[in-house]
Amino acid sequence: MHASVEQPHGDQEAQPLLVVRDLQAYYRTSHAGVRRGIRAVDGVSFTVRRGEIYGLAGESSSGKTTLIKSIAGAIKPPLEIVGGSMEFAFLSGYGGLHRAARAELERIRWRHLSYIMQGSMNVLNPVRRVRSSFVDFAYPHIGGSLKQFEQLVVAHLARVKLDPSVLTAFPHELSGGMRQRAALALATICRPGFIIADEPTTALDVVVQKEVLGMIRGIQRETGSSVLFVTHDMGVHAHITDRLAIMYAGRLVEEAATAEIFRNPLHPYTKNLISSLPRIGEDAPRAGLAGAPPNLADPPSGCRFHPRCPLASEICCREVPVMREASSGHRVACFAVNGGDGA
Ligand SMILES: Nc1ncnc2c1ncn2[C@@H]1O[C@H](COP(=O)(O)OP(=O)(O)OP(=O)(O)O)[C@@H](O)[C@H]1O
Repeated sequence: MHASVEQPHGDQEAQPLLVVRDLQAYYRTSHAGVRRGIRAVDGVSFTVRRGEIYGLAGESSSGKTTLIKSIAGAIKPPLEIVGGSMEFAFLSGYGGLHRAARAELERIRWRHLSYIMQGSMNVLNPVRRVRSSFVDFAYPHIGGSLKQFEQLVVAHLARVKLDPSVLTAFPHELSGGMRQRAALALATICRPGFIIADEPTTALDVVVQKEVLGMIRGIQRETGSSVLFVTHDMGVHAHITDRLAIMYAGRLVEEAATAEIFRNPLHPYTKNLISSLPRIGEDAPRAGLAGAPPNLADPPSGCRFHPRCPLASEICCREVPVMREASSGHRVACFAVNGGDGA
């Protein structure tokens, strides 16, 4: 197969940066001779536009990590891509990074696609000084003399309010917030078109979290990158994302502009997520949803939310609701909202 790495230009500006179509990613496991498929991502479709922060929310085990592993091409057994495609504007023709050759991936990573993860130790090599991570990952893409490169790194570190001295430090010598800012600088120095942010501020205290979110937003605006921002924390989504998708048990149930989701949630699951957020001045915790998320090795028939849904009717047990536009730019997969057969 032949694919090409493309630079955004001219009429490509209007194109989406990532189109995910009907993605199915399953874990194939075998226990005591019994083979099972855990349907962690099952029929997910969405588009990330150029220059937006697209949020993905959902409780633990809803499939968020599996979805970003699939998009990043980080597929290892027992995870398998069973169906669908993930098309990046900068790599056309493959249907997913998992199909790209190693050399192609090396050219793409950091330059076109980078990551900010929870606990930046994953990215910053713990046994080498911070400078080495910049030289290893970013220098091959930026080139020039090492002196010029270091000047660029120092200028970029200043954007995230870090002193050049962090370059000579080992990651463990930095505070959690400093490490996460160094990881942010590393992820953005090559001005990649696409950044995957996976719970990047979850381990930080509230003040540092706000500061790092502000920096992510500031650099993203400056570089025009698209960000896929994954967290279970709805407060963080409210703070930083432009559009937001809600995931439940391996499927998307709702997607809209973030402000619209908070103002006018339509899916019963989203309504519950939002109504259970703590409000300023309230002492008592709000009631959560009864029941537990389903076992994805044997998910419920029809709508996977139906066993917990206050609005469930007979059709919800039988048929899978598809994502439909309820109003402009607001998609929801629910028979109670879309009516009848979900059409
Ligand atoms: N290596 C694995 N082998 C088998 N099943 C797995 C594996 N990793 C994840 N799963 C299962 O896949 C489903 C989705 O998990 P995933 O980690 O993608 O969810 P998540 O939304 O990212 O959760 P969290 O927020 O807790 O990380 C879960 O049922 C989980 O148990």
